[in-house]
Amino acid sequence: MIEAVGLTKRYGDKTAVYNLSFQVRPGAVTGFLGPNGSGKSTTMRMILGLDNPSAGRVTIGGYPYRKLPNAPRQVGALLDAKAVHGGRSARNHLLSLAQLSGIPARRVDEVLGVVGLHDVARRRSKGFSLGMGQRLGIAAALLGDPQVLLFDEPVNGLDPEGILWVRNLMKSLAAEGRTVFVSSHLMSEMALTADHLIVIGRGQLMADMSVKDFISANSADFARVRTPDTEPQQREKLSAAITEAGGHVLPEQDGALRVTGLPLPRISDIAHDGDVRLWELSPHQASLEEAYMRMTQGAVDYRSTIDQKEGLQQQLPPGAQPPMPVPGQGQPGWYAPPPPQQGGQPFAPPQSPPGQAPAGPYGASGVPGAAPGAPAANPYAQPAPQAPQTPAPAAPPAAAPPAAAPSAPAADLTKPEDAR
Ligand SMILES: Nc1ncnc2c1ncn2[C@@H]1O[C@H](COP(=O)(O)OP(=O)(O)OP(=O)(O)O)[C@@H](O)[C@H]1O
Repeated sequence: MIEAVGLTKRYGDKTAVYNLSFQVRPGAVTGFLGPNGSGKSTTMRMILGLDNPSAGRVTIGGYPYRKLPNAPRQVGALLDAKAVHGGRSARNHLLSLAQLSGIPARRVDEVLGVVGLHDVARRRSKGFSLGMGQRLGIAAALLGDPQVLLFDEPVNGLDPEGILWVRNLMKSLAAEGRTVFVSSHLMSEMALTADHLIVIGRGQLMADMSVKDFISANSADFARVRTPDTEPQQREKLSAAITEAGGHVLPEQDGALRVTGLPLPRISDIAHDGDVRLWELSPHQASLEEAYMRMTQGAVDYRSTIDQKEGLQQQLPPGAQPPMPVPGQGQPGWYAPPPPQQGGQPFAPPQSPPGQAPAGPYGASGVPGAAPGAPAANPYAQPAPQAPQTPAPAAPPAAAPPAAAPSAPAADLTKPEDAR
């Protein structure tokens, strides 16, 4: 587990991180989100002992990184994929990291296979694409078979197949009981990958909750209602009736109505009572991106003067406040379905397919959503055909086989080999 208590970092007058307290628990993927310059990299650097806190502390398994016994084998990280000696081959780069930590050479070949770089293992990394560099950085992070993994923007530069692979890798690692802390600006990806979120803005903690609770707390669900396009008077009539019943109506660009404040069955009844035909009556749940934009809009430092995120933010009706989440239960939404005994659930949440991959080499029971028939010897190398929507189940921590290396932060890899 990673634990930060009152973590603060100042660079001269600039306070990059202020009074951050959070825990990153094993058995889950924890997403680390925040606008540009909010302090994510600074926090990760302090976790890895690359920067000293100005105040507070951060520990891994109870120890500051620098006091961790055999730290490189307990913690792996990808901070900057470009921090590689470009004149070395991928294999030699990993071999040098392995040697620093007493990791056997065969582990290098294993991780090259895991990240899909075995065919280019003897090529100099300076010729690598952005995505190949990311894969090499991930290989370095995995080298020590660590229980705690930090990834700063791991999908940066990866193609869709690579993104899917990283998603499944993160979930697999967490399912094996490891602590996985990953920063990303890709909200759609985080929605699929993370179980839990820590969100910071201008160096301060803004949220520490499950993805589900985060979306619920920072958005308002709404209903989309559509009347026949050919009869605009029906739309007007329905709009007036909904408003009179206490609902809030906003026009959508395509002619539909966005309704908040009333449950779907009530909207249906109002339409029926007014003799208004409906072409559509559908629930809409906000995306993580919408919720994130809503929460962080006041904490963004760098913003285009011509793009004020119009259209990306879900507007609340005048005077309305987003509903508060129920701790541990998420948010019921503004149009709660009736209980089953009163007519069943009008809109069931999508169910994810119950795919289970074979057991992994580190003792995981299976990777939800991983490809059926994926080779058991290497669960990370095979992208799954579909994206699992449900959080990976936590597995008991696997015994950590001794192996592996610190990842990039252990050595200054930006310097030529001779200079180190
Ligand atoms: N070595 C440094 N000296 C001075 N200021 C720094 C230093 N490192 C970071 N900062 C400042 O601290 C703040 C936080 O930077 P940091 O890189 O941690 O943000 P971030 O959330 O990782 O940003 P991004 O999403 O753009 O990567 C920024 O204002 C940055 O300019």
